[in-house]
Amino acid sequence: MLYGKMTYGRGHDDEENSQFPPVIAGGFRSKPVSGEFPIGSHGEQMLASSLHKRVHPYPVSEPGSAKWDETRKRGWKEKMDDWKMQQGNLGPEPDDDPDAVMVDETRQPLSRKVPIASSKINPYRMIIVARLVILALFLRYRILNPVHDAIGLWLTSIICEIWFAFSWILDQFPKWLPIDRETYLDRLSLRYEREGEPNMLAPVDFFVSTVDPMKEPPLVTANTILSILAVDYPVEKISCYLSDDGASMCTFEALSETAEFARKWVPFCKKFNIEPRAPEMYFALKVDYLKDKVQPTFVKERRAMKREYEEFKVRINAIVAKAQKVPPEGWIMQDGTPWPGNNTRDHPGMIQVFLGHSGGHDVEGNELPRLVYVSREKRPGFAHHKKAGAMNALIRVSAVLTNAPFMLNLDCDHYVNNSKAVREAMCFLMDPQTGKKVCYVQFPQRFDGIDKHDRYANRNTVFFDINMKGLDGVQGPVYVGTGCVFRRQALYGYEPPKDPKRPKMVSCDCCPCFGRRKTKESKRGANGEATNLEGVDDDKQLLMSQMNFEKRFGQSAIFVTSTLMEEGGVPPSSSPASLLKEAIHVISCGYEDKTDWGTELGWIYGSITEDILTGFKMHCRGWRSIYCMPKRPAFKGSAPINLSDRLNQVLRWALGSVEIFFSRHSPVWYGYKEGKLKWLERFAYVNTTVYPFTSIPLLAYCTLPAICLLTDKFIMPEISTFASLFFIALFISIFATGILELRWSGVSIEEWWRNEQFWVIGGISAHLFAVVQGLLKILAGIDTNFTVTSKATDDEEFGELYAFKWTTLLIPPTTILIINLVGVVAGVSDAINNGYQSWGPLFGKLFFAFWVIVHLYPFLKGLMGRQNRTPTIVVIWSVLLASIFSLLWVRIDPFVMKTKGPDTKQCGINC
Ligand SMILES: O=c1ccn([C@@H]2O[C@H](COP(=O)(O)OP(=O)(O)O[C@H]3O[C@H](CO)[C@@H](O)[C@H](O)[C@H]3O)[C@@H](O)[C@H]2O)c(=O)[nH]1
Ligand SMILES: [Mn+2]
Repeated sequence: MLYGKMTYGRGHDDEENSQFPPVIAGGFRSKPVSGEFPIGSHGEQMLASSLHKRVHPYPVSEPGSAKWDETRKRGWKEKMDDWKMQQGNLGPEPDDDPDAVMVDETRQPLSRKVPIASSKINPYRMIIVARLVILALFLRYRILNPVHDAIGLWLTSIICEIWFAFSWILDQFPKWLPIDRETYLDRLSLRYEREGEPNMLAPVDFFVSTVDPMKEPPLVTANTILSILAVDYPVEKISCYLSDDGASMCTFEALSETAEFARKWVPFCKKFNIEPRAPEMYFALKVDYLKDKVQPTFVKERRAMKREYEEFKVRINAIVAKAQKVPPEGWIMQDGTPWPGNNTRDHPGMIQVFLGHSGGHDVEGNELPRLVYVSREKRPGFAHHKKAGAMNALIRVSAVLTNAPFMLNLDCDHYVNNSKAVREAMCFLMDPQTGKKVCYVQFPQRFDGIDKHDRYANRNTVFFDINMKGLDGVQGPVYVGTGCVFRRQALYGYEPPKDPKRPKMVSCDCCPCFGRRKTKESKRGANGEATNLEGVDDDKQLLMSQMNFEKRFGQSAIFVTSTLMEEGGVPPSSSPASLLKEAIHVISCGYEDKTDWGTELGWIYGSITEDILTGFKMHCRGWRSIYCMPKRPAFKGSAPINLSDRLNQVLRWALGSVEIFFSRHSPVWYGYKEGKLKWLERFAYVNTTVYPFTSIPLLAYCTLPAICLLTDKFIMPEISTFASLFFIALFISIFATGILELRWSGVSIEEWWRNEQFWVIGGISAHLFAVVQGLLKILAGIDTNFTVTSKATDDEEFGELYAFKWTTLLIPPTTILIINLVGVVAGVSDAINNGYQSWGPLFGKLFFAFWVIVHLYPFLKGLMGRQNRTPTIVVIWSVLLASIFSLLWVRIDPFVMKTKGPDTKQCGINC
């Protein structure tokens, strides 16, 4: 560590930067693209003019925005309308005066909460309460009725049952108040896109992350980028940043091709208003040319575009094919200079801007959104914090170059499926009444290409359609890492404004007036703590706050200044060249040293599920988030559909949760002081961090039926008719909550059942490994720091998890499956030998064993389906473990019998 810091300290970085041009010069392609400019006069000009365009950012002081000052005055009016909306009356409609309709429409709320019908929600709540009571009675009965000849089994089982009850409570209660929402895109447009006035919609910076072009094919990323460039939003308000953590020339060249193809693709999308705007998915659709009146040229142009896309694909594939074998001297760009990212772990920061205002326009001469390639600096010895680090680098680069007040974050495989998605989010974020308190708008993750029966619950609908809707009724959904629109100020660690109804009346048209803003900001402080500087004279105050800001945000004055522009925008005075230089500075790997990045600001470090932590931090500060589910899914991604990839993904999530659980930011103990996290929201966060621990009782519980069958013991004593009522009631209440939950959420029973199954499968494999690995990190971390660090620095998309664990993950479920099958055989043959009287007690145990086997069934299928690929070692280990285990019990069995008395029981297996 020390070595790294000494060698590549800040001083050295500067040298490094002067060695490599801050911007990758164009011209490495034989065919120059107009959007790709060499640094120099043309490039400067391009950036300059396009940046100047954005000096008047969103609604501050534009001519039309006088309405912002007005908002306060007409607050009562909106409240009235709100109230009317809630009465189910969709606003006033005096059809005698069309102008009046217009005016009223612009004042209507942009969205509405749609409560779930009480006929659906009330029975659901009643059953939850009933289940709680029944559970208490059940546990009381279980505790008061020990099994004397099998105390161990009984004790294990009730400990498990108590834990399950506890985790059920954590999972259930945040779903007490689920809500739906409705947006009004037409009102958004009426309010912010008035004819004859400048468009007042807020600019949005898109962030896309990619790391490994072999695992994340450039064609997939290209489709994502194309779908972003074609969104239905004013082009000059859109910028797209691609973070390439792999520093791969392949990704870079593919992006350059993508920018070129976008010039044809984007106008095509907009002309025919097609969906989705990712070409691969679009051309995979069957089009009914007779449906709706399509323009006469459509068929012809579609066919031509399809051919263009195919040619584009060929070019991308050629780039990928070329990238398979690294030449010994490393990659050389087409201008003959070596690619700066040849060493992926030791390279300077790289930025290239494509398209944009004075870059290449589309084939019809219209402007295209700006597209920026970013690869942050990497040096050995620096922790770069995987995706969270990449996102924080993008926050800063985008702040320097475009500084949109909102940003939309997508994984490279998640394309825009609904071109109006950004508008949907703006219905919440730009709502003059409540918008200012919203830190982000999360969209559900939806997926393409999942098998029909969704064998491994990849769709996660139970989470996305039940849990997240529940949280939306509390303090908002958790952030899930993709498909989320953030308010930039919320990521800067600020608290939400106290009074949401008062519009900010700050105007900041030009850079030099920052002093005024600083005075204002310093009173709030980046953590929201009131630093009362009323008496201090302005200059001193400015200086103090500046120092404060630099400590917080790092040493870039331009970046720090940009954070003060609540409505976004870039100062007009600075030259584009200096901005690009600054952009390179803010992605240097030492930039975050001794700042609040990753601890208080931006994406939060410390867990491989950075998403949960990042959202949690904001909720603790009192922000609320919004769950937005447009009818046409906003974004769609891909999911791992094979068993081991899926288990590895679940392992990573669970390990991330365990990391959070043991960290400073554990929801169990963090954030009480502020008192701004609602307690049900905290429940949900605690649930997301403790669920991996459920794997331990789950493993025990899945082993119990086998043990019971092999030893002829049971976890409960002979049961009376009265006591059996507890069981039946519990069973019914569990079933009923499930059914009623499906009823209000619209999730299908199959999806629910898949989720149950995968809960067991993931639980006894991935979650279990996550707990063990997490504990190892915590406990052994101190002694073997070096080893842990060197593994962690290799973060090729969490490579260490992918490569090493995939075989071992399969062992516990396979073992459990086999011992339960053996148990069933043993139990049945035992009963056959002993005659009919032993069938009664056997029934309970068999039922219990079947419960396990049925849950593991998809796992068994996965194992069978991949028989040729199931490594022999897994089979051998599982058979070995299972037989050792069974033998052990068979051995112990006679010993146990002796103590029991004269009842000489035959062993079912080998006697
Ligand atoms: O060093 C890294 C590692 C990963 N990534 C990116 O992170 C994203 C997520 O990786 P993926 O392997 O697709 O993980 P998933 O499990 O599918 O992702 C879910 O879970 C992650 C948390 O574990 C979140 O970060 C993701 O947004 C969320 O979609 C991808 O875009 C990667 O390119 C980086 O940018 N840098
Ligand atoms: Mn993914």
